Amino acid sequence: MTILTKIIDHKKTELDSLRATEPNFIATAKRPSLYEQLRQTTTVQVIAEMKRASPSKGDIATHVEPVEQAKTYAAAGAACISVLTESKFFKGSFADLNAVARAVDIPLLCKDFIIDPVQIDYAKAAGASVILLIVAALTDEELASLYAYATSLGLDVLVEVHDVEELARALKINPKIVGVNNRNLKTFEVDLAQTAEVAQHLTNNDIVFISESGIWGPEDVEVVAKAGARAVLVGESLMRSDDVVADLQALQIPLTKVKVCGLKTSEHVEAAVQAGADFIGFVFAPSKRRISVEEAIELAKLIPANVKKVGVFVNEDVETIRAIAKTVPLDYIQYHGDETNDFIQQVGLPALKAFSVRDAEDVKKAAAFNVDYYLFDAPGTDFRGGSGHTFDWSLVEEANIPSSKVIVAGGLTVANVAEAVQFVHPAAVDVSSGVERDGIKDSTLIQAFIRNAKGAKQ
Ligand SMILES: O=P(O)(O)OC[C@@H](O)[C@@H](O)c1c[nH]c2ccccc12
Repeated sequence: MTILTKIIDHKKTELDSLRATEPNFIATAKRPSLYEQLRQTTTVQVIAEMKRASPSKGDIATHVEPVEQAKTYAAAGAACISVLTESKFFKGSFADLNAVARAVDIPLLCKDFIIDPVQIDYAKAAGASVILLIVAALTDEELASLYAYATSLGLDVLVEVHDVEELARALKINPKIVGVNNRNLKTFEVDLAQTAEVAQHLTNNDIVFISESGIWGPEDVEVVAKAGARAVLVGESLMRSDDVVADLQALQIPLTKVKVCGLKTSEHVEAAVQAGADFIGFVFAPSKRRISVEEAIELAKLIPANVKKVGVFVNEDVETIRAIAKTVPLDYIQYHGDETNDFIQQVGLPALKAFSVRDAEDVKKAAAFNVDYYLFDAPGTDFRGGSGHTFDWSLVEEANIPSSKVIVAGGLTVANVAEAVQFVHPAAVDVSSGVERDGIKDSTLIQAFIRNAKGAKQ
């Protein structure tokens, strides 16, 4: 008998007593949606788990106090806290869940082997906003009906699969959040490659995709982020950690950033911020996307500090650049003309330098500059005309610039941005005409572009 069967058999013996008593917990306030939170992320997010013990590892950290641990997780930036409520094999309880629910207000996952609606009632009453449904533990019919029941109560559902066959079963219920458990619940074998294997078959960008189990450090996160995971579910390594805050923060590695350029209206600025843009570009050079300093000042007020404001200039003079940067205010200057490195150093502000790429000689010009980001663009794009063409991405390599400083621009669209990310592995991608319809920015396209860029396998 596999361990999963053993756990499920034991679960069945507990259902009667759950049904016999009404759940009796202290109610807690509504939590933000995990799904929406994960869709807007700029770093890989962490679902941090309270896990005292497990059938594969035995006791992990029986002394850890759930409320203190949960508060530490939340303070370190966890997107969600997972509390194991299974008692016999994992030494958890609904009481743990409710205690944590009362202490933190972020999304909360009830981690259990759910086979019956009564468990969902308990999870909800104890304060969970997300439940786990394990495909391996359920028939198609059970999965569909438990999913429907949980969503009818307003809960998010993490649908857990281990392999491609289970994914095919999961997709039938149109899940919004899918987790790939790197641990095989039948053999306990853990293999991070499972995430990439399953990810290849996950093509719907509306699904948020999480990698679960066996994550010990940022190198592991990198492996699964490259496969497209937006979040990781981590238990044991955080439970055993001597420095939970530092270890949890180290897991939150950055995802491909997105710069949306040439925004002129509050509607589009808000759409970009909402969708998770990392940079917003204002064009101060002659262009149909040019805005006045006064307009930029107003738009800047809508942009939170974590989203960086970039001013785009072409052969402007030092004093004008400095003055505009100060009044808007701008976080970065993008030099899109024939500025020299000396000129950029003279301005002395955080900088992006754009290079129009026709051939290897063009990218090699980057070596003469010392800037924060090197933006490689197709000739004749953006305010210089909008060719809509991409350049030969294979040339970027010849620039010999660390990928953490590379931005790819030029002809990127909802349809090709994922390919650009996979090919170049840039720090960021830049888009302007690619999110316009008939020359005007389109909020739906902005959203789709950002989702595809961040969801792309690096
Ligand atoms: O402790 P780890 O290897 O970081 O794993 C955490 C979490 O993924 C794991 O506890 C888990 C994933 N799916 C489950 C289903 C039931 C019980 C436990 C789990």
